[in-house]
Amino acid sequence: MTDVTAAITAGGQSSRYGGDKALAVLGGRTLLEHVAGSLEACPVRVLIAPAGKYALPGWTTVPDTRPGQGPLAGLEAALTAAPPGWVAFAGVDTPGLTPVYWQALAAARTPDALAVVALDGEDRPQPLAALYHTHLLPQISALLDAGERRLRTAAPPGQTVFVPGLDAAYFRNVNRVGDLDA
Ligand SMILES: Nc1nc2c(ncn2[C@@H]2O[C@H](COP(=O)(O)OP(=O)(O)OP(=O)(O)O)[C@@H](O)[C@H]2O)c(=O)[nH]1
Ligand SMILES: [Mg+2]
Repeated sequence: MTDVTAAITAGGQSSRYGGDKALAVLGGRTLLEHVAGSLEACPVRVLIAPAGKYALPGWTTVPDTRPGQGPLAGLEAALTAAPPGWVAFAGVDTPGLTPVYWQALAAARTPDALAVVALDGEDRPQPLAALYHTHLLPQISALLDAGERRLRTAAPPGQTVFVPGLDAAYFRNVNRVGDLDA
């Protein structure tokens, strides 16, 4: 993972959670710290968030290029801030991610790929815990300019490697308070 830049997108409103879910505590650590811990091996680590909102040692906070426009815009900010190459892109609300998860995605890269996306147990792509190449930046900006906001459009079908078979625990997603107990 030393050739991958870590990026956590943390510019959401947590409206379903009803409080900042990045700071929700699970097993003694915040959800943000859980995700950050999975990416500690990455030499460059960026947190897409408003300046001063979070203190995460070792991470550089970068503001959104298009505040409030969702995680696809967060990915644009991440790819803009990252050095050329691969970016491990995650939200704040997937505390089951681990270094092994990211290593599995990194190992699946091919020379022609621009994205690596895991499939969950029901074969659904998981674009919020995926690898994206900085070469995608122009097309992602074009999508946003055209009004697109769905993160799943970021991975181009012909240049995306899909990774099946990963443990369902990696995909645990916290959107509501009750999801913490699951
Ligand atoms: N940088 C950035 N990240 C975002 C933005 N909107 C959502 N996210 C992040 O995307 C991830 C998943 O988003 P959601 O689960 O929809 O989070 P949310 O929008 O905060 O929550 P809801 O308001 O309940 O939908 C979380 O890490 C959010 O912080 C945004 O506008 N900018
Ligand atoms: Mg949302």
